[in-house]
Amino acid sequence: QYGYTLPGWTKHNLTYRLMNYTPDMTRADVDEAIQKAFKVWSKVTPLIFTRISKGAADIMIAFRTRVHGWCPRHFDGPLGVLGHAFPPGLGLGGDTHFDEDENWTKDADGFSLFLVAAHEFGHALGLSHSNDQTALMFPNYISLDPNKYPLSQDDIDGIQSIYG
Ligand SMILES: O=C1CC=C(NS(=O)(=O)c2ccc(-c3ccccc3)cc2)CC1=O
Ligand SMILES: [Ca+2]
Ligand SMILES: [Zn+2]
Repeated sequence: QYGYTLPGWTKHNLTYRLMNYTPDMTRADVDEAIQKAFKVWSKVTPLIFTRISKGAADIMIAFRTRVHGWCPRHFDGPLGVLGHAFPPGLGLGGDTHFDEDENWTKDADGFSLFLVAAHEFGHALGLSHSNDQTALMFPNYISLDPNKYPLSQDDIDGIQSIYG
C-alpha cells in the first residue's frame, strides 16, 4: 500500500513534449516507448495524454546528465539513479528527466526506456513508491518483460485513489 499519494492533476487532459532524444535508440523507438508508458496509465484512469512539439507542456521530458539546467535534482553518471520526475503542479511539476549516462534500450540489454518511463510517469501523476515488489512503483528497477502488463493491483489502486 502507498505511504501517501500527492494531490494529482486537477485536469484530465495533459500535454507532454519531448525536448530531446537519446542517441541509444532510434527516434521512432523513443516515441513508441514514451507513448506506451503513458498508455499504461491512461488505460486505468480518465487521463488523456496529448503530445505537443513546441511551447510549455504539462509534462516536459528530457534526457540529461549530472547537473542540468535549473533542475534542483542532478544525475549520478552510469547506473544508480536512472531518472526522476516531479509531482503534479505548475512549472517543473510533472517534468520527467532520464539520465543520459544510462544505456537506454527497447529490448533486453541496458535499461528499458518504456519501463523506467512508466515508473517515472507514475510519479509525474502523483504516485509515491510502493512496497509491493511486483508493483511498477516499486523503488528498485526490475526488468519486467516489457510485453507483460507492468501494472500491479497496487499500482491500479494507487492511481485510482487519485483519479478514480
Ligand atoms: O524518485 C525516484 C528516485 C530514484 C529512482 N531510482 S531509479 O531511477 O534508479 C529507478 C528505480 C526503479 C525504477 C523502476 C521500478 C519498477 C519498474 C520499472 C522501473 C525506475 C527507476 C527512481 C525515482 O523515481
Ligand atoms: Ca545514473
Ligand atoms: Zn532533472
